[in-house]
Amino acid sequence: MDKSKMPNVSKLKQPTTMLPLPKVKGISSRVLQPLGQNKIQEDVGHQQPARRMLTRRSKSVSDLRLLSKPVEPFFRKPDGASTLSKLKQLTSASTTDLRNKLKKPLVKSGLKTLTESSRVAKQTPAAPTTTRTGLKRTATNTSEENAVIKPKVLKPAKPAPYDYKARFNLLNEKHTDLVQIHKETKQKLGDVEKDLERYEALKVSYSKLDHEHSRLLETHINTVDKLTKCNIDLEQLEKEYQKLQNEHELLKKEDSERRNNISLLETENGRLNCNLTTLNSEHEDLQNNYSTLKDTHEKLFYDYKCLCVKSDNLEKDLTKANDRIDCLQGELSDYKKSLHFLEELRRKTHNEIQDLKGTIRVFCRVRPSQPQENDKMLCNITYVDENTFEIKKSKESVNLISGKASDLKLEFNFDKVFPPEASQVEVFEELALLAQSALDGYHVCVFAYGQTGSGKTYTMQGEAGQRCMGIIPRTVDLIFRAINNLNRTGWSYVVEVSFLEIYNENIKDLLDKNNKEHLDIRFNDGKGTTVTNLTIKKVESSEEVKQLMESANRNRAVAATNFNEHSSRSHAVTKITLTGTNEEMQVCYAGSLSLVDLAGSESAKTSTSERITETKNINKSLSTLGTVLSALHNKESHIPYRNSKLTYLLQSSLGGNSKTLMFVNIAPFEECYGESVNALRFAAKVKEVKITSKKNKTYLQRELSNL
Ligand SMILES: Nc1ncnc2c1ncn2[C@@H]1O[C@H](COP(=O)(O)OP(=O)(O)OP(=O)(O)O)[C@@H](O)[C@H]1O
Repeated sequence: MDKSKMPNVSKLKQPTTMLPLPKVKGISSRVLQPLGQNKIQEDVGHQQPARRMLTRRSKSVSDLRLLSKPVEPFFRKPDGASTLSKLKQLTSASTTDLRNKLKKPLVKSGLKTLTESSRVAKQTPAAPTTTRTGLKRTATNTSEENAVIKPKVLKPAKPAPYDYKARFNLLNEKHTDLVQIHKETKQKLGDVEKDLERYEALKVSYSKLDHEHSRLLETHINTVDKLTKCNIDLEQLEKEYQKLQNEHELLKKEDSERRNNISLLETENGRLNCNLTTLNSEHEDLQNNYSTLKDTHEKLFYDYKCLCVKSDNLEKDLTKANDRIDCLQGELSDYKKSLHFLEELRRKTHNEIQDLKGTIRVFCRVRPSQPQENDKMLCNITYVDENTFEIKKSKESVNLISGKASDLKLEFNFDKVFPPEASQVEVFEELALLAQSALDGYHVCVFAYGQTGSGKTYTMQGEAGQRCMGIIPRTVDLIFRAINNLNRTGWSYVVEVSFLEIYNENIKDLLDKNNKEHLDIRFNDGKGTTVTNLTIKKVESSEEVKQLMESANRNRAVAATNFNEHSSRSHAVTKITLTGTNEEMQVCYAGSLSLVDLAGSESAKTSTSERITETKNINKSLSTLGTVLSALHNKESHIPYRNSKLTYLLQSSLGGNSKTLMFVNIAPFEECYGESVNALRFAAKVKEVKITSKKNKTYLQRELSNL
């Protein structure tokens, strides 16, 4: 028999008490689990994804087919194999021993027994064994096994051939040994026979088990088929499961959205509950209000009905009242006409009074001595009445100069004489009437004449503080107050101002800081006197004019190296132009106020050589002023206005339709006596001038027939 074709028992799988199911790839553990095969589940590899297992399903089925092959019986385990080999060893050993012993001369009786027993022993192990595969084998065909069992025999010393006794004894001993061996072998043979019986019995059991195994295998194949079907079902189930899982995911999402919506709705519900509570309380309030309002409504409805009755009555009254209003409006219109007539009459009367007072009026103002001037000697001035005053040198002064007492007393009569204690307010009261004339369309010219330090600037501009405010700011205030009143009776006025100075016969614009432009005087019969390039500002309030005045004073100061000296040597002219229009009456008045702070009127002999040119120019302009006024008084054909810038500038304010007021300012000191007398004499001359003035009135469209 070919040994290589024999199955290697040791390589066969170790059978267990229960046949394990083979590892089947591709079968889901979930399918196998119900079959109670936990071990299979582990072997299949639970970490493999189910999908991967399913793809290998066909391969698994072929694995299952392998199960149909016969499996080695369970008793072919190492224990069984060793038992068999032991049996073989025993039989072969005993056989070998017997053969060895039989090679020697033995007792014939014993030899026969040995031959039988060896034959029995030979037959028993040599009996061919059949495996499931049909391979036959014997236990005697291996020399290795004989070598293992061979016993060690001590060879005794060989007796001499003639020594029969010794040889007999030796044979006897051998016989005894062989008998012993025979006994042992017999006993062992008995054991072997028992083993053989057991073996036969096991063989029967094996064939039964084999049969059972085939039956189980069939069952197993059927089970695998079922399993395959189950697998297909499982695939479908898994697909469905996947589908359901997707649906479950969707439902989960929907559920979470629904939960979110629920929480939002709960929040909203909470808010709405709050709102509801608020609304409920508001509703209650509103209901209360409603009932209150209902009551009020009922009352008001009742009142309304009463009022309707009253309204009917009132409507009747209203119709009557409207008729009455129409009548009154007619009367009002008549009254307005009368008012305008009266206004005109007032203006006419006012200006006739002014004219009666003189178109050129002269006021004399004597300034008080200042505390720092206490050491100066004062003239003896007597204020006879409000128009007259007398001036003479003091006795002490006369005595000092000539050593004789002098009775020279000079009396001057003016339109008004203001003593040192006269306030700015008192002085302005007289002037206020002239300012009204300017609003009525007359040209008014006010100038202050007198030597340096006599109080001209104080009279014209004044000093800081309400009490010390001079003529110019007070006139401005008065004009704007009057304009506000006139606005109510339909008059609207445009007020414009300009500031200039004449120094050394040069004109300077005091509102032009840089004074770049060349200024020149022009006379036009229609427009009167104008100055080219002069800044003329339209103003809306007295504050605006005062600000411009301050700016002009600053510009005057900046240009001069010594402001006080400069201001004494220049003429400062402030001109306010007033244009009033009454649309209703279709009348326009154009008047102006020229307020002039003249330069000091010192004579040339009191001036230093440096000042001679200045003084000449000043005196020339002042004497021209006198000449012009005299020519106007004498109604001469030629009035020399153009002989000086001052008279040329004041041409329209002096002649024709103007009202002129001259302040002659006097310093009360003895040292100023001569200059004071000169100034007073000049003023007295001016006082004599009589000029007929006419107002600048124009009719816008039609001449008022009733005036
Ligand atoms: N009526 C007055 N009451 C009180 N102080 C006066 C009065 N008049 C003038 N003064 C004071 O006299 C001083 C000289 O007056 P002011 O400067 O007005 O003279 P002026 O004639 O303008 O001189 P100038 O020609 O140099 O400008 C000033 O200090 C002023 O405060």
